[in-house]
Amino acid sequence: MAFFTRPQSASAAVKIVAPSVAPGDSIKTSPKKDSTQRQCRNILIYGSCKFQDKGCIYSHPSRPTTPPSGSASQPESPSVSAKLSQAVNAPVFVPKSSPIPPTSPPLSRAQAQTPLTASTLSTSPPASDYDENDSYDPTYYVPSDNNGLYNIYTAESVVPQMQALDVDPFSKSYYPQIQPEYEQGLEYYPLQSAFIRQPLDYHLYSLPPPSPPPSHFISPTLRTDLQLRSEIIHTAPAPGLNLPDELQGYHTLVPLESLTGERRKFGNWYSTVYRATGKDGRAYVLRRVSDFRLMHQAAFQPIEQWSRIRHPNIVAVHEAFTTRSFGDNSLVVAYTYHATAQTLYDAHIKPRPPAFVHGRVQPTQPHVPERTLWSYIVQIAGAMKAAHDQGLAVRMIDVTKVIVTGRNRLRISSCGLADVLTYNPTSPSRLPGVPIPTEQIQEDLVMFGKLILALCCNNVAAMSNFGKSLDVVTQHYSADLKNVALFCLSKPGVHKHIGQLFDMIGSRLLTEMDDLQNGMDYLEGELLSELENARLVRLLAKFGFINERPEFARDPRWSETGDRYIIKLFRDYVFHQVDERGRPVVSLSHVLSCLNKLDAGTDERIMLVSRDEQSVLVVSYKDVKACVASAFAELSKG
Ligand SMILES: Nc1ncnc2c1ncn2[C@@H]1O[C@H](COP(=O)(O)OP(=O)(O)OP(=O)(O)O)[C@@H](O)[C@H]1O
Repeated sequence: MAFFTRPQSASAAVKIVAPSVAPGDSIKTSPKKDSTQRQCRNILIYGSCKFQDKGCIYSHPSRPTTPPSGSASQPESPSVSAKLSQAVNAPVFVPKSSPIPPTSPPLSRAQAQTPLTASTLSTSPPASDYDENDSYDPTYYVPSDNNGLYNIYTAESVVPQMQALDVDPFSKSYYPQIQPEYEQGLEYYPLQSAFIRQPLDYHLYSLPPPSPPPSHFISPTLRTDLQLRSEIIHTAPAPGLNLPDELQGYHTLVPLESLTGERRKFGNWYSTVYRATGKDGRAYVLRRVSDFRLMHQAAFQPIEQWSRIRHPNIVAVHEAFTTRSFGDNSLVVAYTYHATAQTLYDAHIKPRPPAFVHGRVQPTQPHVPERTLWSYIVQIAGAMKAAHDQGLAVRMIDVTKVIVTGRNRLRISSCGLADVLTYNPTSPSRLPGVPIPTEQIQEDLVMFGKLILALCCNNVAAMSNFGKSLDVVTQHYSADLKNVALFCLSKPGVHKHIGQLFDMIGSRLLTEMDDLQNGMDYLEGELLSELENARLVRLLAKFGFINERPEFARDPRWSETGDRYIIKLFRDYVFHQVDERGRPVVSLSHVLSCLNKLDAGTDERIMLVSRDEQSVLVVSYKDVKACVASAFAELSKG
């Protein structure tokens, strides 16, 4: 089989060209003929080939001078004229389940066909196997009734069948409000010509809503970002790292930072971050503090408190434990892993090699846009408020400990770790709801102020030259932003708390909310279009159910006949095409395009060719869809 272009004829009639050669005919037994001997397909379909004298390489037998006569079902000879006469008299193909009656050809012409009786059908066993040379038998489409026309379902037969099609639990139990509407609809429309809406409403194709305005939180490369994330989760550890195979159920450790070179201290300790796979198969971050000896089990109490906090701007804390698996006394705290995360330092401050843009040297790190900074401020302030309300100080508001986990999405990482490391058994234990000491609130606010300043100046040491840093802020950012930084860094006071900051940034919160909602609308739209993927999987599953069922192999009512034959040829059309050199065409876009059209049931027609190339069917996607629906309904009826 090869690619064939869609017939250009404007006629809506769908014709079947019946095989006109007797078994054993040389044409039939040599499907792979030399192209010069092979009859031009245009002759078969249209009766003529407009390229006959313009280089068409196929054979063009001379036309008969007189119109062919005699019964089309009894070809005089395997000649072209007989084939043409058959094509003229070919009945209109109407899928069994199609509710639309054929309008052509006229009855008299159809009657010229020799109608086959049911007994005739049963005496011509279909090919039990789907072999290379199996031929299409048009008689299977011709029932004993209906004057030789194809047996379309009458109104009486369609209704019960359509109702029986209702194999989906969703249609009734999940959408009780839709079902009466559907049934009511049947009363209004005359069935013989009406479009019958299938009760399986999940077949409906709905376009996603129009795109909302671009959101500050939605990456323009969302799809590739997500793919990258899922890929990164599965990266394998480099060999020779000499890491423990397993600790506390976590395995497959991969360091997330360099284990050599200059390392910053985490207080008095060195910390290392690993990605690991947990017992539940999910990825986690293990932050290990080397050479730490836990003196009091009660030091883990803040971890328990932190593990109860679920906030969109705080990396979730799972558990903490000590281990000797690294060959020392290590403290390990497990957090949720956010693939492709990077610290604020890496994203905005880390020096980069100078870049030339339009012949000019660009600053190594451009200033963070004010909109982005406000968003960061709102998010970090939200996380701080959540922690403070739970009686916990964050103590980790630092550009190296706040990570960017998505487009402008921040999360404070390493929460709880400082509490364990600096645990003091003499200090009063903190319980949820119990206010935290004022000095810790002030500490958090000052850390926050330093972080804002560092981001404004792209410099971690911005505080060391406070005056100059303030000038940079004044130069590049609004007075409101500067006031927020100053509020955080100003003299601590008993009544100074993070809630006051929200009073200062009121209108910025609204911008943030609008952006979040736009982002949600966008994601819902994306989700809706992803739902449509399931339609194609459902279609593929139906093909799998229908095609070449071994238990029906010898059943003339089922196997390779009728609607199923169309489906089989369609399957070949979608998946088994070959190019001019006979090589398989593996084109996913062809498959997707065909399946989408099939699911939508478009009027576009395609030409299906049997494997022996002796039969050609011109059908619309709508017809094939009806065939699939009826064959599947028959199957699911049991
Ligand atoms: N929860 C997390 N999910 C994914 N990656 C994380 C997570 N927490 C931290 N990381 C990543 O681990 C790496 C190391 O984190 P770390 O906090 O040690 O930063 P750092 O810049 O190396 O700081 P330090 O020098 O203090 O160790 C960073 O690239 C960070 O993005």
